[in-house]
Order: sequence, then C-alpha cells, then structure tokens
Amino acid sequence: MKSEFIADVYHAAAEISKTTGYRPKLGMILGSGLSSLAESYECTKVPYGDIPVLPKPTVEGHRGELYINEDIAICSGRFHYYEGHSPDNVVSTVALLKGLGCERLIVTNAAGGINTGFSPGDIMIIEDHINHLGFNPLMGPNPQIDGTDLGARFPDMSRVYSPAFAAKAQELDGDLKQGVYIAVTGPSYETPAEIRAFSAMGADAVGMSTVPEAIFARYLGMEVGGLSLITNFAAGLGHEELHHDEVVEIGRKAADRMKKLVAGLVDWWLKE
Ligand SMILES: O=P(O)(O)O[C@H]1O[C@H](CO)[C@@H](O)[C@H]1O
Ligand code: HPA
Repeated sequence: MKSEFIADVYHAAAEISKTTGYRPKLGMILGSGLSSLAESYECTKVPYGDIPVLPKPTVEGHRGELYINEDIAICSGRFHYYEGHSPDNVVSTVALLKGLGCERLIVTNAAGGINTGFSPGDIMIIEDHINHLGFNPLMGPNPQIDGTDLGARFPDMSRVYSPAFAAKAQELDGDLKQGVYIAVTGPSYETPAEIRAFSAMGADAVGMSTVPEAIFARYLGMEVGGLSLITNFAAGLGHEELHHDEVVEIGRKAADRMKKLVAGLVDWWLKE
C-alpha cells in the first residue's frame, strides 16, 4: 500500500464523514450475490462513482455502493485481483472503512465447498485462511501517515479472525460450519486436481477474495470476523460445471439466513 494512496482514501473518507455526519465503528464488505444484506440497514447510500479514489467494480453481484449510518458502513461491491486491480485497489474498501472510523470488520464471500461435509447453502465461519494469491497487500514500502508507520512491518497473523465473533455466530445459528478459506486469483475456477491439493493443504472452502482484505484490516489493527456462504461444491466434487450466475443465485437465495445471522452479529459487535 502506497502512503499517497492511503492518504487519498483517508481524505475521501473524511469528506464522507463530514457530509454525512457519520463515524461508524463497524464495517462490512459484501460478497457475490449478498448485496441485499445492506438493505436491512437504514443508511445513506454513496455510489462508488462519487468516491473517485476507488476503482470501479466490474463483477456481476457487486453493486458498487457504500451504505453508511452512524453505526455501520457497508461496502456493497469489492475489488478482486483478477479484475486487473492493483493490490492497493483490492484493499481500498478496507482503507475506506478504517478511514471512516471502523475498528471492526465483517468480511463475507461466496465460496466453493472443498470440505466434503459442506453443501451449497451452508454458511462457514472463517476460522483461518491460506493466502494462495501470490501477493500480499502489504508488499512495498510500509506506508506512513504524517511520518508514522501505519502498522507493523511484519504484522502477526496467528489470529486473523476473531474467536469471539466465531463463538457468537455459533450461538446465533446452531447450524454453521467452520473452516479454512483459501484464496486463489481466479478468474478461472479450479481444476479437480487443484481442489484435491487444497484439501490436502487444509482448506475447507475456496474463493477469490477476502484474504487481502483481512490481512490489511489486521495490519491496521481492526478486529475481523469472516463468513463464507458455500454456493457450490468445489470443482470435481459435484456433477455440475461451475458458473458465476449460479454462485450469485445461491447467494441471493441464502441471503435471508445470512441476513438474520449478520443482523445478530452486528447488534452484538456494536455493543461489545
Ligand atoms: O468472493 P466473492 O466476492 O464473494 O466472489 C466469489 O464469486 C466469484 C466467483 O464466482 C469470485 O469473485 C469469488 O471470489
Ligand atoms: O468454487 C469456487 N471457486 C472459487 N471461487 C468461488 N466463489 C464461489 N464459488 C467458488
């Protein structure tokens, strides 16, 4: 992350806080097909187009709007590496949420189930991740604001995802899965051989996002909770070919259960 880029994103965030009067403490990033989650909250909507420092999302199921109120800021639309975005741009949503005042972050995504105990429609609490993207968003000079490092050069990643968040999620919905998310670049889906390899590596679900956001959020000192909606059996485990339309469709169908769970987690994390 370049110092100038983060300064620009923080500046944009400060402008949004000034015009809306909001400094929410909780941020959320919505995965493919999950944009309706934002509709549970009465918010001011800011199109990404009005935040010129942000790139434009290009993926179906990612709207490109910031929802904001006094408690929460929701990025409906994320940036993936496979879209051709730089690592800085991939984590620009996290920088924006931090700049708006968020100290806690909920990341959500659509993912393929690698664990053979998982089926489409399941929700997996992200317990840990494997970065298989081939880049880390912290590569490059350690960014500074006013001469001070934004975070540690070698930040600890031994506990990226909050165990308290996971425990609360389990309490709110007794039927959740828990596991390790592996991030790959995409945009091609995996081969069955890759899925067998990822399974041997310890991954339970696979997707093309989230990990850079979580790394960057931890670097900035934010607490992170993560939820994956399993939208399909990973390659080779089901009988169907994989299509993004179905990923988005399953996301939309499961949105009500996700909404209920997320609403409970939001209420709890705002009070905690
Ligand atoms: O991770 P999210 O943004 O939910 O989207 C997932 O869905 C897309 C593939 O269908 C990929 O972008 C993958 O990462
Ligand atoms: O099977 C998948 N692989 C990668 N990303 C995904 N996002 C949803 N499903 C998948």
